Amino acid sequence: MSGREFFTTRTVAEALAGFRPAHRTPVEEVALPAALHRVPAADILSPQALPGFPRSTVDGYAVRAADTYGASEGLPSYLDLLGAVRMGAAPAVPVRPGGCVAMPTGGVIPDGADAVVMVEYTAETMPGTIEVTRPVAPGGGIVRADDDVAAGAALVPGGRPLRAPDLGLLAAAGVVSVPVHARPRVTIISTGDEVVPPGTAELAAGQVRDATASALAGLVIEAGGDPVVAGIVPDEPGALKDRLAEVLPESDLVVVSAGSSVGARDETAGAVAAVGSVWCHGLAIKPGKPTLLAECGAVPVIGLPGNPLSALVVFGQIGIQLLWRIGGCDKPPARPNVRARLSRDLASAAGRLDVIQVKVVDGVAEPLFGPSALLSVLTRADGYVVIPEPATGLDAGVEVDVTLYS
Ligand SMILES: Nc1nc2c(c(=O)[nH]1)N[C@H]1C(S)=C(S)[C@@H](COP(=O)(O)OP(=O)(O)OC[C@H]3O[C@@H](n4cnc5c(N)ncnc54)[C@H](O)[C@@H]3O)O[C@H]1N2
Ligand code: MOO
Repeated sequence: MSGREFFTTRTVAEALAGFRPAHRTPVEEVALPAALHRVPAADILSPQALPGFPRSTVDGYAVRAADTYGASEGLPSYLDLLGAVRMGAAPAVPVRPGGCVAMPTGGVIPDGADAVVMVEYTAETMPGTIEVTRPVAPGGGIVRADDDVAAGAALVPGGRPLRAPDLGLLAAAGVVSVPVHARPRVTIISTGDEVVPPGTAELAAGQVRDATASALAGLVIEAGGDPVVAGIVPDEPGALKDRLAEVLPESDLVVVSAGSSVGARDETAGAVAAVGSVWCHGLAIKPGKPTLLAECGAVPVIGLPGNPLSALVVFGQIGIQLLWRIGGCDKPPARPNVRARLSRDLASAAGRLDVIQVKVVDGVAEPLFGPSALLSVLTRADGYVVIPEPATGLDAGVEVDVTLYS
C-alpha cells in the first residue's frame, strides 16, 4: 500500500503519560463481600476509633506498671487480686495501687491500670495474691482505644482496589457497604471478513475463529472490568463506524481488534475519525505497532493489531492501565515479577518498547520467539521481559525483571 503510513506514531511512554481520557465510571454503593477488588471513589473515613476501648494484647493481669518496677525471680512484687475482666463486658473493678485484675487477651483495661503483665511472669502463690517476677513498662500489653484507627481517619484510601484486610477493617468499623466506581463496561469488537465466531464447527477456506475477543474479555475481567463481546464486524466500508455509533453510548471503553494497520481493508482509523478524534495511530512497540488510540466523545477507543498475540500484548501495556484509570484507580496493582538471568542476547531499536515472552527455568529467562501470528507463544510463556524504550538490547546473562502471568 505505497503512500499509506501510520500518521501519528507515539512511544508507549508518551501514550501512558499523554493519552489520559478524563472519563471515569459512576459511583455505586456495594455491600462488603462484593467490594473485594473494587475501587473506592474517595477515602472511607472511620465513624469511630478502633478498637474503640483500651484492650489487653495478652492474657495476664492488669496492673499499675510502677507496682512491678524492680520485680524479679529473686525479688517478686506481690499484688492483691481484685477481680477478673470478662470478655465482652466492662470491667467490674478498677485497679488500685498494690492491686491487679485478671485479664483475658482482648478484654477492656480497667480504670487505674496502665499495663498488663503476662501470665507467664506471674503465679498465684496464695489465693488472692499474685506474685509478679518481671516488670512491665507503662503501656505494655495494651493497645489504646485509637491505636488501630482514629475516629475520622481513613480506613481505606480512595483510588486503590480493596483487598481482603480492607474489608476486615471496614467491617470492624461497622461500615457494611462502600461507594465504589462501577466496573468499566468494555465493549470488544472484532473485525475482519475471515473472522468467525468461536462456536463455528467447520471453517471454510481462509476463515479463522475469533481468538482475540475471548482473550481480551479475560484480561478485562482480571483488571476489574465488565467485558461485553459485541461480535464481528465485516470489512465493509461504514460497517465499523455504524457499530461504533451503536456501542459507544453503552461503553466506558471500546476495543476494536484488527483493521488498525495501513492495508487497503484497514477501516479502524477512518471509522474512529468519523465519530471522534484519533490521538495516535502507530505505537513504537514490538509487537503491536498497528495500534490506534482515540476518544469518541467521552469514551476512549483502542484499535488493536489484528494478530491476537500483538493485540493482547498491547492491551496489557496500554489498555489495562486505561481500564484501571477509568474505574477510578490511578495506580494499577503491579503484576507479580521475578528476577531472572537472560539466556541470550536480545536486540531492540532505540525508541521502541519490546515485549519478549519468556519461560523461566531455574532462574533463567529463555525467550520464546515466533511470529506474532502464533498465539501459542503467549500460552507457553511464564511471563514477559520488557526492553525499555531507550535501550538497543539486552545482553545474555544480565538480570531482568520477568513480569509473571498469573
Ligand atoms: N504494510 C504494513 N503491513 C503490515 C504492518 C505494517 O506495519 N505495515 N504491520 C503488520 C502487523 S505487525 C500486524 S499485527 C498486522 C495488523 O494488521 P491489522 O490490525 O490490520 O489486522 P489484520 O490484518 O486484519 O489481521 C492480522 C492477522 O490477525 C488475524 N486476526 C484478526 N483478528 C483476529 C481475531 N479476532 N482472532 C483471530 N485472528 C485474528 C487475521 O486473520 C490476520 O491473520 O498488519 C501487518 N501488516
Ligand atoms: O504488531 Mo504486529 O502486531 O507486530 O504482529
